[in-house]
Amino acid sequence: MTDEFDVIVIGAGPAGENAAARAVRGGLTAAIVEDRLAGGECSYWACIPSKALLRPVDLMAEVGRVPGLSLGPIEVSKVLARRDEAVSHFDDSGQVEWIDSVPIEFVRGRGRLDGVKRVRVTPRDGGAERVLTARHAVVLATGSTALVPPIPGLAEAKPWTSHEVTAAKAVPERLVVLGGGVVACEMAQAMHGLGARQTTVLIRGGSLLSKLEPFAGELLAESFSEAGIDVRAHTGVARVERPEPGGKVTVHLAEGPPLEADELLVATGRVPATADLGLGTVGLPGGRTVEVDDSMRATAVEGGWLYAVGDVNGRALLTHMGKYQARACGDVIAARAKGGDDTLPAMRDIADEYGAPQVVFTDPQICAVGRTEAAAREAGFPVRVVEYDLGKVSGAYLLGDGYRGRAKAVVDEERRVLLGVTFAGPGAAELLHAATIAVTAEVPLDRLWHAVPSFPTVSEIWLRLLEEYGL
Ligand SMILES: Cc1cc2nc3c(=O)[nH]c(=O)nc-3n(C[C@H](O)[C@H](O)[C@H](O)COP(=O)(O)OP(=O)(O)OC[C@H]3O[C@@H](n4cnc5c(N)ncnc54)[C@H](O)[C@@H]3O)c2cc1C
Ligand SMILES: NC(=O)c1ccc[n+]([C@@H]2O[C@H](COP(=O)([O-])OP(=O)(O)OC[C@H]3O[C@@H](n4cnc5c(N)ncnc54)[C@H](O)[C@@H]3O)[C@@H](O)[C@H]2O)c1
Repeated sequence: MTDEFDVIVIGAGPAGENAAARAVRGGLTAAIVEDRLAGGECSYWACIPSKALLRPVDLMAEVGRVPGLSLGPIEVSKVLARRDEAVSHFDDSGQVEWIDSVPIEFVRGRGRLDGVKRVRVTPRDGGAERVLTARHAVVLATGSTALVPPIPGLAEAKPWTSHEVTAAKAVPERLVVLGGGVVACEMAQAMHGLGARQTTVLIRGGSLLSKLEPFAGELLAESFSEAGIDVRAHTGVARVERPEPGGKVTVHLAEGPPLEADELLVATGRVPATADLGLGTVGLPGGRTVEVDDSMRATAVEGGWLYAVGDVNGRALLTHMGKYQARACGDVIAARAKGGDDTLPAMRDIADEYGAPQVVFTDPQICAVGRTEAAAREAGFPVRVVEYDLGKVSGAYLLGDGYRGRAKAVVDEERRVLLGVTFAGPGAAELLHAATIAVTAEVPLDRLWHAVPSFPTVSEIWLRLLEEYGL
């Protein structure tokens, strides 16, 4: 078995798999090193299980808005069983089969850089180490791990992170969630909808989803409040106590009485998985994101042989963006290896600069692409903003009684193109790609006017936004 490949990828998550596959498509040989399960965080402990847990909760909310329909209580054991199916019962043989079929050499074990173009692989089972060498490139695609802030007693309490909550075997009666970002919001709603009797979300700032347009967090907070989820803003945690492993946990707040819960979920962001990656052997600091240029090449490493895609480069912590970066990366590596044209537009990450599209799968769904108003103003664009009540669009009204939602478009007044769009509302996720096209392709508003939305769809929001703008 040869231990030399054109390209070696460390990490077989969605980004790593795509980078390797594109390099092979470009005529190179590739090996991919994976410590745990091929498919990565996304397939087993993130996107897939979280959405499997949210789907019945979302459906219940949808059905509840249409008079004449009713659903019985959710059978949680069946939901968890379906989630288990969705994560293939933590068996990655299907993914490995696909990797073999590309063909990419699959190497199970922990990969660490071992100097220029060398990767040392340590198998988990204590088997012999293997040193792989790359003729052209090494791609880091090791993703990220949950950040547990240094709150006294927190780490010792062994709280849930995204790993444990997405793999939950049962729903805790009383759940405290620390953080107000995407993981916190999605998982608080999933657990509450699946039967948590008391769900409390502690946010240190003033709002949920604070990186998005303010109305998105406000609408979500209203929905949480109606569902009985207790959101506490400006709430700091002083210390955490859990005398018995897995037993009751007491969360002492900076102010006010402590909270007692059966489980504590920490959802306070991510750290890049670079701490134990041998970065020091190539002169890079460990534990930080790997800075890359728009062809995904590490900027601080000489020789241009090291690349980083997905969460590990910190550009956009989203599966679709990691895969997009990986396609560019695999293609550009193949072009550079073969002396081909490495400047084609598809070989560059341009989308991250516009602002990555993202859907938060809560009820209401929150979808955004491009810049928020605040970000656009800060970047110095001549901004004009238009907003519209999504519930007033006929298509939305027909989806269910009491439909509540909102849309906001951020316009570059000089060029008359969209800089960003945000929708919040049930079923809004499918509206997002139209916005992504409009923002990324910089479709002039006067041309967008001629993209006539069908009646009665929620997409008529486009017509309303453009009318608000003055067209
Ligand atoms: C709860 C949750 C829900 C999410 N939902 C969504 C969603 O709905 N949509 C979306 O777009 N994004 C979602 N995300 C974000 C998404 O999961 C990540 O952006 C995505 O997984 C990043 O892909 P990646 O390939 O960069 O890394 P990962 O998926 O983390 O894969 C990295 C792989 O590298 C392996 N690895 C790490 N270090 C080594 C090493 N030294 N040697 C060998 N292997 C190694 C790991 O075992 C892992 O398999 C969610 C995240 C969380 C936490
Ligand atoms: N549907 C999706 O696309 C989806 C779902 C889940 C996660 N993700 C991705 O995963 C990434 C990570 O999600 P996340 O929710 O962990 O991070 P996040 O950055 O979205 O949110 C982190 C939250 O924790 C808070 N926080 C940070 N440190 C804290 C501290 N010490 N004490 C209290 N609060 C603190 C922040 O204020 C913020 O509210 C996101 O950036 C997102 O891109 C995407």
